[in-house]
Amino acid sequence: MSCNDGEDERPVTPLESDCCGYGCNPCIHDVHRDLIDKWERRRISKAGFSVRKNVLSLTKYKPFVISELKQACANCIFIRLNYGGLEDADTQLFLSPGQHVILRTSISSRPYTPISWTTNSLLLLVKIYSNGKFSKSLGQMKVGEDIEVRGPYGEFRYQPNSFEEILMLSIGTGIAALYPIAKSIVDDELEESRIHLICGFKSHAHIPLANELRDLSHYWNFSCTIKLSQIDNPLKS
Ligand SMILES: Cc1cc2nc3c(=O)[nH]c(=O)nc-3n(C[C@H](O)[C@H](O)[C@H](O)COP(=O)(O)OP(=O)(O)OC[C@H]3O[C@@H](n4cnc5c(N)ncnc54)[C@H](O)[C@@H]3O)c2cc1C
Repeated sequence: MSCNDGEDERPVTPLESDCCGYGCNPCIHDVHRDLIDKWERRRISKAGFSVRKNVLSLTKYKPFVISELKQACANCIFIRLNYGGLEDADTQLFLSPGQHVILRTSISSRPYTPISWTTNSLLLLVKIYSNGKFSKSLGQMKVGEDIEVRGPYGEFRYQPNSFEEILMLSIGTGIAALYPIAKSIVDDELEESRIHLICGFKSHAHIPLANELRDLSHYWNFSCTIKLSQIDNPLKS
């Protein structure tokens, strides 16, 4: 078993003021209750527990800085966030493919699923809604600006070689959750599972991970079908 939140001390109870009041799901108080349950169970069993220190915290927002912003397709951007706190040799960023984090700015907070990460950075694929409170404000941010991050959340854990065939279905930015899972499977030389991804987008111009999907398609165990709901207007492109 591993703990995502540092030392195995009793998880510190968040202050009332730690809740931002934006209605985050999970709220910091729900996360704390869950951590206490797990901590109590570990204390009782006192077995098989190993501690790993993560840059990310389930209960505290950590400082990150935008290091790169890039257009991903017609309505999506890539945002790379670098950890802006003090580097510690015992600490590094980790999460499981498909897990999400919560981003917070002065505007609000929202969950996003990193498509890839390093030991101190996260790469996110964000759809910009022209009338969306948070995503629109993210689209207006600049390299060097601060964003707070907490997580990672999501109980899904892929067990290697648990299926012969895996069918993945996504629409739009739903691919953000599936891409890292598919990538982790094809990168594992011991994997014998075959993946078929069927993903839907509005048009060619709205396919955000076209190069990445092409790269995955070179692996023996990955194939992909892309469905478009509209034909691009050749006069516009
Ligand atoms: C676990 C999880 C992971 C996610 N991962 C990603 C990801 O990797 N990438 C990504 O792009 N998104 C992701 N999302 C979605 C993301 O969290 C936001 O919901 C999304 O960015 C929209 O937020 P927003 O503030 O821009 O839009 P909002 O302001 O929340 O609005 C969203 C849409 O709803 C409409 N709307 C808002 N209020 C109303 C209303 N009262 N009546 C009618 N319509 C309304 C808006 O016009 C807009 O079209 C994820 C969500 C979850 C739950």
